[in-house]
Amino acid sequence: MNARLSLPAPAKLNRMLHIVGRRADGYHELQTLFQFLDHGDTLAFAPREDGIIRLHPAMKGIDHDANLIVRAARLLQHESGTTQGADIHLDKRLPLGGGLGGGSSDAATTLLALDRLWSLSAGLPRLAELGLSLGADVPVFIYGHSAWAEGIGERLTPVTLATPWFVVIHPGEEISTPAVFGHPELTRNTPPISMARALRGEAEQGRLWRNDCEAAVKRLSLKVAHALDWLSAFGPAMLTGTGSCVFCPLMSEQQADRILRRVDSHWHAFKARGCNISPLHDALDIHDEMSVKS
Ligand SMILES: C[C@](O)(CO)[C@H](O)COP(=O)(O)OP(=O)(O)OC[C@H]1O[C@@H](n2ccc(N)nc2=O)[C@H](O)[C@@H]1O
Ligand SMILES: Nc1ncnc2c1ncn2[C@@H]1O[C@H](COP(=O)(O)OP(=O)(O)OP(=O)(O)O)[C@@H](O)[C@H]1O
Repeated sequence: MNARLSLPAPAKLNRMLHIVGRRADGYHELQTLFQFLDHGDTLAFAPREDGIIRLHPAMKGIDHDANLIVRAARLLQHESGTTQGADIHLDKRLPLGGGLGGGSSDAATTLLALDRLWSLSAGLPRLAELGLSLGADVPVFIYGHSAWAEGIGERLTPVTLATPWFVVIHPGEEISTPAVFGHPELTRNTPPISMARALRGEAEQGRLWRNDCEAAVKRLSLKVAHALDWLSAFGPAMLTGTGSCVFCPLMSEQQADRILRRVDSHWHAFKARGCNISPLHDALDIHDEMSVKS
């Protein structure tokens, strides 16, 4: 393919995640801190004159038309009325159902890339609004800044977090987000806290920053429970999103390397650096537009 624009679709971590309630439509109200990693998928885009959206290679187990990349592209076509199409190449590195937001990040990269390639200039707030209809995590990838998020993840306030190295382990299991949110033992009534308190990392039940999904996910998956136990020996290991990936912040890259050398060969693990500006925004040279969100 004659690729015209090659862009990253980074992973995210939920550095903490509280479930503070449930909306009338069944969706859970969250408070979470999002941070990006300098590790993720890569997408390449080339415009087509015939309006066709073509994604390759195909992703195993996901129909072409159901892929969030194709859905994002078609949504933008529909909303803008453009007659242009695109060839999209996906280099998939992020595990599915891993809590790293891979599908949402692919969708956000597609919206920003095609907005540029098709010369639409829709603006970040409009793209985030479109993205939200595809998934709760898409807006934070559109705005591209570490953020405190409330609601179902769409009410975002940019924040600056420390940027440690991380080891991330995928314990070889896909966790279904609906299964976690439907679990009878899920904590759904954590009292809301202020953003300032969350940023101070105030101890909650003796632990700094926790994920309310953890207990339910450990029930659903012994593999996740084992990975969490193992990684906890090296620092404050946590689950991201609804799992299945677990991560541990570290002081240095060398420390991450030492842990990676000891990781069970059955697990897929990687190291990455946390970042406050998404690698996607760095690549597109977008600066500080989060403050203009509606
Ligand atoms: C947990 C997070 O990863 C935090 O970053 C996200 O909020 C998950 O968002 P997501 O993957 O985009 O989730 P979706 O695919 O939209 O939701 C799948 C299903 O999980 C449940 N769900 C999801 C998000 C949410 N805040 N409350 C829910 O109850 C709903 O039943 C929904 O139908
Ligand atoms: N391009 C895509 N990449 C990944 N998943 C996709 C894609 N398109 C559709 N999907 C579907 O979306 C589901 C969720 O994918 P994703 O990788 O975002 O999960 P996740 O990392 O658990 O995200 P979250 O943190 O939002 O729960 C997948 O299980 C898959 O069925």
